[in-house]
Amino acid sequence: MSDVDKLFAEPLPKVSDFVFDHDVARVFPDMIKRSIPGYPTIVENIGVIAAHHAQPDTLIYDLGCSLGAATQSMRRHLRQDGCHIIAVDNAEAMVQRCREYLSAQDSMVEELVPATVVQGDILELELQPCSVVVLNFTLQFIAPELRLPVLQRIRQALLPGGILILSEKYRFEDPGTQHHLEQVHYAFKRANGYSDLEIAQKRSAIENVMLIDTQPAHLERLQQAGFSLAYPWFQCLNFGSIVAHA
Ligand SMILES: Nc1ncnc2c1ncn2[C@@H]1O[C@H](C[S@+](CC[C@H]([NH3+])C(=O)[O-])CC(=O)[O-])[C@@H](O)[C@H]1O
Ligand SMILES: O=C(O)C(=O)Cc1ccccc1
Repeated sequence: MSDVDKLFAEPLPKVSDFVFDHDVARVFPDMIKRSIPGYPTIVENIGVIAAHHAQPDTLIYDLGCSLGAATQSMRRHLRQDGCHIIAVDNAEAMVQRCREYLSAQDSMVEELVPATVVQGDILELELQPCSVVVLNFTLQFIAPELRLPVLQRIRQALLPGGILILSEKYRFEDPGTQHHLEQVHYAFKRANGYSDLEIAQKRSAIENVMLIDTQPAHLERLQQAGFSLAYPWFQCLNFGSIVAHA
């Protein structure tokens, strides 16, 4: 169902800004696993953390779901009655394939929590009351000035006891830390079979569309948005994940 990522393998006359189109959707599982250190651990534990905090008869949102990896993980772990997952992405190519992946999961496992895939922009989406929200590497694609309003809307929609799971690529204020973790991230990519050319071209493609924050900036913004508690639960190199409580 998915292919090996060779999107940046040949020299490109001009590297365009990264978009979530059909070419990306086709290679996405391979691309994300070979690009984000700790991704499989994060995805699996999103299921564990969501299952720990989900409340019976409530909604759960997976915002910027791509192919629904976090949704599938939550469906493997959730045992509460009456939960319903709404997985949202604005990229048509992702939404189409996400529906296929979730149908395949339905045909293999009985009595999974229902999941609905919606094509929509999380900047415009009206969030209903919910107990868990997942932003797994999605906020980094939202314009920086719109990040606080998005978090405020999520905070407003969360029920008492509700949580947000926020995973992001981090930047580091300290130049030495930034340099070393970035270089080791490239070494991780090389170890996963990407060439220096692929690494360089992918870097150009994402530099204008993925503006990353420091972990302290995320924790500060979550507090500003009204979350009562926020703590990192995982970090691997320059990628990490935070749980924030309503
Ligand atoms: N405004 C927006 N509204 C809706 N979706 C958006 C928006 N902006 C970007 N997206 C979507 O956010 C996703 C980010 S990928 C998430 C991985 C997934 N969570 C995973 O658990 O595998 C992360 C990555 O590629 O690094 C893409 O599918 C975009 O279309
Ligand atoms: O590839 C990278 O360097 C990243 O930062 C992660 C990523 C993964 C998939 C799409 C865009 C960015």
